[in-house]
Amino acid sequence: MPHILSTSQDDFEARFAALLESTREEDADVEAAVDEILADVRARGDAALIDATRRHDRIELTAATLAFTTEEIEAEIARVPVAEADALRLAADRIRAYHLRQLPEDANWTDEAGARLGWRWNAMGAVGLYVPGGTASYPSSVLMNAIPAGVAGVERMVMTTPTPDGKVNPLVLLAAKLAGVDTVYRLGGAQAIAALAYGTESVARVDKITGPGNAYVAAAKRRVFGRVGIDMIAGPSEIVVIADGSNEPDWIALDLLSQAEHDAKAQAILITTDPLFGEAVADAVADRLRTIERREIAGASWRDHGAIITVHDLGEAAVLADQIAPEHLELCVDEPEPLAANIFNAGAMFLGKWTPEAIGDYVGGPNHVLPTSRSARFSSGLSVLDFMKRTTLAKMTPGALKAIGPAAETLARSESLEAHGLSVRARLARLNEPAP
Ligand SMILES: NC(=O)c1ccc[n+]([C@@H]2O[C@H](COP(=O)([O-])OP(=O)(O)OC[C@H]3O[C@@H](n4cnc5c(N)ncnc54)[C@H](O)[C@@H]3O)[C@@H](O)[C@H]2O)c1
Ligand SMILES: N[C@H](CO)Cc1c[nH]c[nH+]1
Ligand SMILES: [Zn+2]
Repeated sequence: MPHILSTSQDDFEARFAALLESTREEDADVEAAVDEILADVRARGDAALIDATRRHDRIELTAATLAFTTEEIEAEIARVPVAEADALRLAADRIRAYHLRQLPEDANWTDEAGARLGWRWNAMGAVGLYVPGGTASYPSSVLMNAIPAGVAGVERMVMTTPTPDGKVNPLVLLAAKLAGVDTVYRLGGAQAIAALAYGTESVARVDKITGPGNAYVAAAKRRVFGRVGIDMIAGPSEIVVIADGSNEPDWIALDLLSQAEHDAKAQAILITTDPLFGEAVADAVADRLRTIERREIAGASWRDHGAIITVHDLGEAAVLADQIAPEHLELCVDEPEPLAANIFNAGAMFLGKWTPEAIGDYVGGPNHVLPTSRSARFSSGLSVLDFMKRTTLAKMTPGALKAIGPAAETLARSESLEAHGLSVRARLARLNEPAP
């Protein structure tokens, strides 16, 4: 049974808080395992990668087979069915078109003091793209990582994905080729993140790691942040659906299960104004859980982290959605726009009953690498900007230095930083010397 809540219950606040905690809690076992793997890769490099991959992905690698060769990639790509390649190209085109609009502009201007000011955007030198692959494979996540990196102009793009039991989905490798990835490593989990962050004999370290993954991947990214950049915490998937009673229970059930089937730690929540509709969705989920292929994973997710919350009105639903700050938010109501305008914490919104979240996972255009664990309160989905940095620019003329330099000297004195003030004073003194 999922959590069944109603805002009419006296103990609603406590039960709602417990629901939020059910996925937010940092798992001590995961943290300990990740710490051990990170330390081992740092100390032993390739040997630790090979050992961890044997343990977790059940394959025997060597330093020479950590990365796919070009011949291996081409041989796998030749096996991709035409319909899959066509669908992937359509997705890639739509994702590229969306992300091209995110390219930022440089700026420069001269202000009233005569100072020339501005900023310039630069692409990152080397990025590591994590593509999950433990219990499902994610060609779509290759595109969602690599296309924005390519649009940004990143110089070196490497990708890492686990190949459990030595198997890879050929579409993953086709997506990597289409999106311009330079190297693909057969590495997953915390060991892949460690290799990208610290570097080993065979894996060169990168400047930033992006991409989604399970709890081990998310914990490892959190740990290496600072040594390298990371995009965000993009862990086990989440969905909140706000639906009134005029929806098809089975459609909403499938939308909830579409995210529950990613991971037993995924979270799917229905918020509805109609208690009878909530019951119908619960029945529809139970029905579908009897037949869908990933029923074990989806069933565990729905049982442990799923919820149906009944509210008095859509205003109340909006407040709860903001508190949950979900990765995905579907608004299955007749007029989704005014409701959307009142919700501020969500990685991605899907407006109206004709927009299942799965469209956003594959072909909508917006990025599907999105913040989880309530981090949509302070972070956003992956974008071109995640692969760029901004450098500010300032150029003084003698006139500009005369106009604003004295204030800098005053502030330097106030901060007791004499050399700062003198560096300005020395130049101003030269400007005040009589011409020879
Ligand atoms: N938030 C997002 O944007 C987003 C997007 C796509 C997918 N996802 C999430 O990505 C995840 C994919 O998970 P997955 O497991 O299929 O693939 P994964 O690649 O994330 O994880 C597989 C790796 O986990 C490691 N691992 C598994 N059990 C371990 C253990 N006991 N100890 C140490 N390491 C262990 C192994 O190294 C394995 O290679 C799901 O949680 C899904 O919801 C999130
Ligand atoms: N829903 C996932 C993000 O949480 C992305 C994805 C990829 N493939 C299917 N779904
Ligand atoms: Zn999905």
